[in-house]
Amino acid sequence: MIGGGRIGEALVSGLLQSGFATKDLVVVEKFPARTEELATEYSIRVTDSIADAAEGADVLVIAVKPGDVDVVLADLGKADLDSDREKLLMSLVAGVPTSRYENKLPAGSPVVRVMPNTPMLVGEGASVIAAGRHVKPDHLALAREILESVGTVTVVPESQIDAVTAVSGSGPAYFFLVAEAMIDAGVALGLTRATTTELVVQTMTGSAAMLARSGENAADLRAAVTSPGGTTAAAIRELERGGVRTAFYEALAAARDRSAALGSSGD
Ligand SMILES: NC(=O)C1=CN([C@@H]2O[C@H](COP(=O)(O)OP(=O)(O)OC[C@H]3O[C@@H](n4cnc5c(N)ncnc54)[C@H](OP(=O)(O)O)[C@@H]3O)[C@@H](O)[C@H]2O)C=CC1
Ligand SMILES: O=C(O)[C@@H]1CCC=N1
Repeated sequence: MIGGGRIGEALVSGLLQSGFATKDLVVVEKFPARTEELATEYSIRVTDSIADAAEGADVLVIAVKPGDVDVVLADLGKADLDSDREKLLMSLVAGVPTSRYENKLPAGSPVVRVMPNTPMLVGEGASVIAAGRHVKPDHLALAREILESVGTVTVVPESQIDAVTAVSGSGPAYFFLVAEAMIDAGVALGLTRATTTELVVQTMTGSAAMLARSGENAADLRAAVTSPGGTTAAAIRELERGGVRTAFYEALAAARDRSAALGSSGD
């Protein structure tokens, strides 16, 4: 795992919780305080040397920010790696296309682009994978096996990954924002923060479970809560007046465009 930040830690933590052995994971992290933190928390080997971690690895997971990818690729290029041992590279980096890795790695290197999300920290991630040019079914199966230990896995063509990033990659932030706003609104109505937080969390959990398990779509489930002339209709009218639906169209388009821009500039 190259990059022990938030998403790198989420995958490491999820993998260990799902039964991966600590000896099978090595993290490369360049920030010393973070190195110490990860090694203590997870009892895994954390090093600042890409060459050290990559030697002997079957899978390299890149979890650095888009702007750091070229440095990582340069370090991998300099490392004297065992060329007989094929390594699958899995990139969790937003925006950066598989071709960017393929152009810098030895010819024929298999690269899988992944868009994960942070709920994998609790085994409920939604990961989407797209195959690079040299990926064979066995490589895709290995990427799937690793990611399925921390949630669901969906395969798409790489042309859809920017849109997927807008939906599920950034998606948890939208739900946390809604939760935050509902909690503040409940407090404004006079409820304690503890009570309103408990109610919001359980309402989100219960609603997501209904959506996942009832077989009904979101529009029908919403209609079932909306009694004629009732409280929900009054609330929905205000949300529509606030432009919430349009805001989501615009927000997801902005995220999709930003993902594409990160791929070309990395900044
Ligand atoms: N957070 C999320 O929900 C999601 C993130 N992603 C993607 O995951 C990637 C990481 O994001 P996130 O975890 O949030 O970012 P963070 O900044 O939390 O983590 C990146 C980590 O990588 C370290 N790093 C940078 N360069 C190197 C290097 N050369 N060698 C080793 N470690 C290095 C950074 O150290 P330092 O801080 O010292 O630079 C930092 O600790 C991004 O590309 C993002 O697009 C994808 C889906 C969801
Ligand atoms: O905000 C970002 O750029 C990353 C990618 C998806 C979620 N977090």
